[in-house]
Amino acid sequence: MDIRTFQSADEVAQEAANFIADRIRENIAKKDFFTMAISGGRTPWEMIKELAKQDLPWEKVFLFQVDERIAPDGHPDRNLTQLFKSIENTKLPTRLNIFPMHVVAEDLDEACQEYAETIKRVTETGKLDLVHLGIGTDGHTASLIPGDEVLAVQDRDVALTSNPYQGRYRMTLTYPLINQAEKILWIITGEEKAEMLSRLLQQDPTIPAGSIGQEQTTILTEESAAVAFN
Ligand SMILES: O=C1O[C@H](COP(=O)(O)O)[C@@H](O)[C@H](O)[C@H]1O
Repeated sequence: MDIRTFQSADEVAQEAANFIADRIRENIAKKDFFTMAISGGRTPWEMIKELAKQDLPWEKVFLFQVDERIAPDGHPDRNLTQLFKSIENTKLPTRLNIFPMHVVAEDLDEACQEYAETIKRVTETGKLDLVHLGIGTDGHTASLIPGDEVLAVQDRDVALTSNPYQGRYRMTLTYPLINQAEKILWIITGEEKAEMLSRLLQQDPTIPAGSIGQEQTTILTEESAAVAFN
């Protein structure tokens, strides 16, 4: 595992964008395409804005969602709505291949299965080149929520939470798919995340983030979140 600490959240976002851009160039040079999944919440959007400034062969980049709230298209609760906001007025909406989770489907179980099949088809191996993750103050990551049955899913790559979380059911990539990714990139900023960052590093099995593999992992964090291990 590689962990790097920066002075501010802006520096973390810039470094994360550079990290992803390097992986995009590397993979495109090797196999001519790149697949990644991006989390939602609060932290990814500055990183995405920085990434959008880079001159990259976006047509060869395939972007999936790590998780999504079950809510109507365009709703502010949706991670996809925030993603589109962060790339508006850039060349990405027309060039990047974006695969939204189909959370307005009538049959959501079927939508999960279809999303998993699309990931298999596009990646060719079933493994994403990069998964970006964040962590909540309760230790959740993606929509792998403390106490939810979705934590136990081992036979599906995409699943639904069994209960609403912060008012919404969620669709999420599950442990088997996340842990197979070639690279896992955590972005953890804010002093309120310090305790969970420390428990993540100890692979604390009582928080969902503690069961994410660490071998292929890079953590980018800021000083205020890193107090517990510095
Ligand atoms: O609910 C969510 O929260 C986590 C953590 O978000 P952060 O912005 O505080 O890092 C996020 O990773 C997940 O995708 C999102 O749905």
